[in-house]
Amino acid sequence: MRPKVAVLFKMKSGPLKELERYTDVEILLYPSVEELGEKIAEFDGIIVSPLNPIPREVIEKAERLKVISCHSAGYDHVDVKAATERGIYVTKVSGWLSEAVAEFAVGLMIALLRKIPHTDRFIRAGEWKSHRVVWSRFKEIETVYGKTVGILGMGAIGKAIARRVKALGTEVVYWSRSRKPDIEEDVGARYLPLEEVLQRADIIVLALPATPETYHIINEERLKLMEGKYLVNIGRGTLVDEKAVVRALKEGKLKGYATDVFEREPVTKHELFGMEWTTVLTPHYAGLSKEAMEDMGFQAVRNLLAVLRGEVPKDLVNREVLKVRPPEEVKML
Ligand SMILES: O=C(O)C(=O)CO
Repeated sequence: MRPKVAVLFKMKSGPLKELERYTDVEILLYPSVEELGEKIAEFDGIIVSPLNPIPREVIEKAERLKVISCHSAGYDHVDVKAATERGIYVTKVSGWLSEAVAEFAVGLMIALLRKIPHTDRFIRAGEWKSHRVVWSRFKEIETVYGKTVGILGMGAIGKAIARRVKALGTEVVYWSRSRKPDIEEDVGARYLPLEEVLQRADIIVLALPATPETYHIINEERLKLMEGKYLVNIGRGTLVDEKAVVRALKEGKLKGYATDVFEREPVTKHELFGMEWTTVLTPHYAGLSKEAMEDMGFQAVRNLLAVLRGEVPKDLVNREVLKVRPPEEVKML
């Protein structure tokens, strides 16, 4: 019997065709938790985007499910603990996506320090009446060149950011769950305790996954160590206590905040919206590029098929699942 697989978002046609070669595919576009709960027992695998929450209540009804393949680097929308308990493999993607997100992080950093969105608004508002007005209005602009960049999280995305900012003429310091000798050798990145990274760096970049341990990792206390610094977030909104960030910006302690992610998404109203001078805000699309989406689709399909073939997929999130249900027990292909 061919495995039955559901795709819960609009995946690119190339990867979809590849998936259809080996499985019977149903497209269920962005089902509610209730709708998915009613259907989930039919599937051997699902491919999900970050906009598809997969909570415990869905996983508990997933009688046949063997794999949840995330079409993203983040997997906080999936209850991984519940999946592991049921022997369901959870996978993520990296590759092109990491490069796309890292490139975006650098874009945000440059936009924030060089005030590019601000000057764009300025010129469109017809305010460029003289060069003098430009020089006086934007005289506080700073370069990224010459700064120390502190990266929190040195996974694939953190490393891709480190390589890029090094090329911009910065020093790189980092904190991560474990030391990464490869990036230390490649770009001379220095590993430091978290608090020291916050103190040493001029620009702090958040490239961590959202987990219970990283929730509000940038809080009131830590913001006190970041006076006069810039913060860039391409990880997840929950990495920062947004209320504390707003306060630090209002009090002129934090110099600027550029973020692609928010504690609640999507968002149509936020205190940060009114803080035009000190923030750059984008709608969680750092990974969104034509090339990355295609590559992510193929990776997500490969990961899903690997599990159904009884192999250990490259980007397995929950390695503990191997003890709960070994690969040969999920093999269908
Ligand atoms: O892949 C992810 O998790 C992203 O959020 C990309 O921006």
